[in-house]
Amino acid sequence: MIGLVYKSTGSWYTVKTDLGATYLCRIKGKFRLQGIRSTNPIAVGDVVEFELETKNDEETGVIHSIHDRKNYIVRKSVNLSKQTHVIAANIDQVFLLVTIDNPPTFTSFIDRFLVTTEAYSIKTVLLFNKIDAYSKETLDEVRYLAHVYRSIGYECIGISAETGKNVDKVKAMMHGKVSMFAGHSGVGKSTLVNAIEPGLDLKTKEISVQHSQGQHTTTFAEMFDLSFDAKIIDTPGIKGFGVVDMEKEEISDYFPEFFAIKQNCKFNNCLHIEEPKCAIKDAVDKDEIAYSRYRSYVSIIEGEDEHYRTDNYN
Ligand SMILES: Nc1nc2c(ncn2[C@@H]2O[C@H](COP(=O)(O)OP(=O)(O)OP(=O)(O)O)[C@@H](O)[C@H]2O)c(=O)[nH]1
Ligand SMILES: [Zn+2]
Repeated sequence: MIGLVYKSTGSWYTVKTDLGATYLCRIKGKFRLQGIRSTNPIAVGDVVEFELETKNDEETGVIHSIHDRKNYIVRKSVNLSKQTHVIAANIDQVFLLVTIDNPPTFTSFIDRFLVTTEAYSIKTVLLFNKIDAYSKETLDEVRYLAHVYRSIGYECIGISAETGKNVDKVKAMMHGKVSMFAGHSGVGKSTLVNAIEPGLDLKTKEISVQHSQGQHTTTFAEMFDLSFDAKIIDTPGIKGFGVVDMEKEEISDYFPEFFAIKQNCKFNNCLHIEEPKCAIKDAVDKDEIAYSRYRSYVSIIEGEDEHYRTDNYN
């Protein structure tokens, strides 16, 4: 049988088949996942093959294989083993909620987030929320940012989770897909999910990972079926997308608008910082690349804003 993993609680997995039957499954014996050093071989969103077995009148499943993932997101283990924990797999899209104020979302945060989702190969849509509450000047800022990110290729929608403005557009984009929602605390994730599917109570509330010593909180991602053929993966207590380990040389690969331009740099190993005849710096001077994007790029290269890695990903 083939099914989709909806929930994982350590040793047991909730797996649902195409026909909608749900089984509790476990993993048979030693189960290795090629190429991934992770503490958990199977995660929410995985497609698995399993066989049923009956013990004491109870029917459970035994997972014997896992289908290739199109993508997955990880979290570094808290311990020092450097092992990663796969939070979820096969995510079709992530909606990043952005607010201009209350709370502010800085472009440095947006850009770091996008670098991560680019590295993970996950499509990202920017939702500018709370447009009902903005002044004319703030709306201009939304328009400017939407213009910047659209010109790179990211879809942008101005929404109001509170009044319902453009929530239908978000729903239409979710149809037939597995989606996640991300953004700073207070941007309106719960309000939006509630507007999309009233009654679905996600635990999107942020729980600090830096819990006090000895205290052991374990939280698990979970997938939910919505009423209109859409799925949401909820990751309670996980600050979403930790930054992937990257070499300096590869960071520009995750700035899509740099791609065609950087071919014209004098040095093919140009980092676009101090090098002469750098096509990227020229493009910034000519406003062909947004200065805010270049500034984010430089700060990632220079390893600044380290706190974004731990504090601001949620
Ligand atoms: N004016 C306005 N307020 C909104 C909108 N969406 C959310 N809010 C308000 O913003 C506050 C935070 O919303 P939440 O939905 O709790 O935000 P969250 O992202 O889920 O926050 P965490 O659970 O802390 O991660 C609440 O007071 C909401 O009523 C909106 O579109 N317009
Ligand atoms: Zn260059």
